Amino acid sequence: ILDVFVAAASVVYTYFERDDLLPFDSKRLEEDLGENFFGQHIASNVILSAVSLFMTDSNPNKPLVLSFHGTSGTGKNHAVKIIARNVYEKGEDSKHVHTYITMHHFPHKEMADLYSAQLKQQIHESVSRFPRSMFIFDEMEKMHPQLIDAIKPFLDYNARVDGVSFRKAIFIFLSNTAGNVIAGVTLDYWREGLCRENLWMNSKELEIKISEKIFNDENSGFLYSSIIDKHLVDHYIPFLPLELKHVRQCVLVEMAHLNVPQDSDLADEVAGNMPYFPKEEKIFSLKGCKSVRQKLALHIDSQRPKLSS
Ligand SMILES: Nc1ncnc2c1ncn2[C@@H]1O[C@H](COP(=O)(O)OP(=O)(O)OP(=O)(O)O)[C@@H](O)[C@H]1O
Repeated sequence: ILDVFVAAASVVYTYFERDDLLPFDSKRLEEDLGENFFGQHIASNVILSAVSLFMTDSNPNKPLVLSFHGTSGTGKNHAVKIIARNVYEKGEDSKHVHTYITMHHFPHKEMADLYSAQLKQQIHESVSRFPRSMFIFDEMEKMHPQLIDAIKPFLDYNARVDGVSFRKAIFIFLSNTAGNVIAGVTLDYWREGLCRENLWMNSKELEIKISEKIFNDENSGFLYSSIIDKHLVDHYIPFLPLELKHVRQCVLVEMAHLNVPQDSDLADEVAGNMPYFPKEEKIFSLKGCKSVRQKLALHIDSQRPKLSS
């Protein structure tokens, strides 16, 4: 009877373990990144290999921990969506994807004790129910160090807390920390006439500059947290500032979303009307691809014949 019970429990466990998980296909992730993620060759490569290695390892020795860095609108949340839709059937709407936005979920510094306790409990419960859970922390730079430290035990090698193993979970941190450093290096590269696609983590000491900024930025919660000293983040991933040609690609995608025919001239116009920096050369989009949909909708609306009052 015990054997039957154990077998039944294992079937039920396997069912819940699989529930909502897609069979992982690195080719599909590669195509998705190639078709929908613009101007981010470094992030694309690191995400593809890190997620593929992790998802195909039946016994990882630690959870996957990624930290995305870049200025606003460069695609950090967008990349999370792409990862989620390649892991779960319901993508980011899966009940196993848990997103925390610092200023929304943890707005009061003085309540850090309570938030830490709740967060630990939520992570513990979610992973004990479903080991392949995903946790996204947005606005990481604003997160109280005490909260960052609360997550730490879950990120460690062979992490096991109260009998639950966290080795199959995915943690992704999003922040603007080092965004300006990344933009500066990309601009230097452009000014030297070098091809953007040849910029890699080891070019121009990009990786060193990013880590120095993350480790020393007084405004970053990371500075005061021991996640860094313990090397628990697997990859710090730079998101480069986007150029006009990438914004143009975003406009074309939004045309499809809004069900309007693809119009190359309109794409040029909308992309060209976004603000760019630096002031003299105007190379990189100040807001990345953020608010492209709204700008496009405005353009379309302004072309419609107006009702006379
Ligand atoms: N590299 C990109 N490739 C394709 N689309 C992009 C890219 N970057 C941004 N977008 C589009 O712009 C929208 C806004 O970008 P997203 O929210 O991912 O930026 P973010 O880097 O997370 O910004 P923030 O730091 O302000 O949160 C996305 O939903 C997506 O439609």
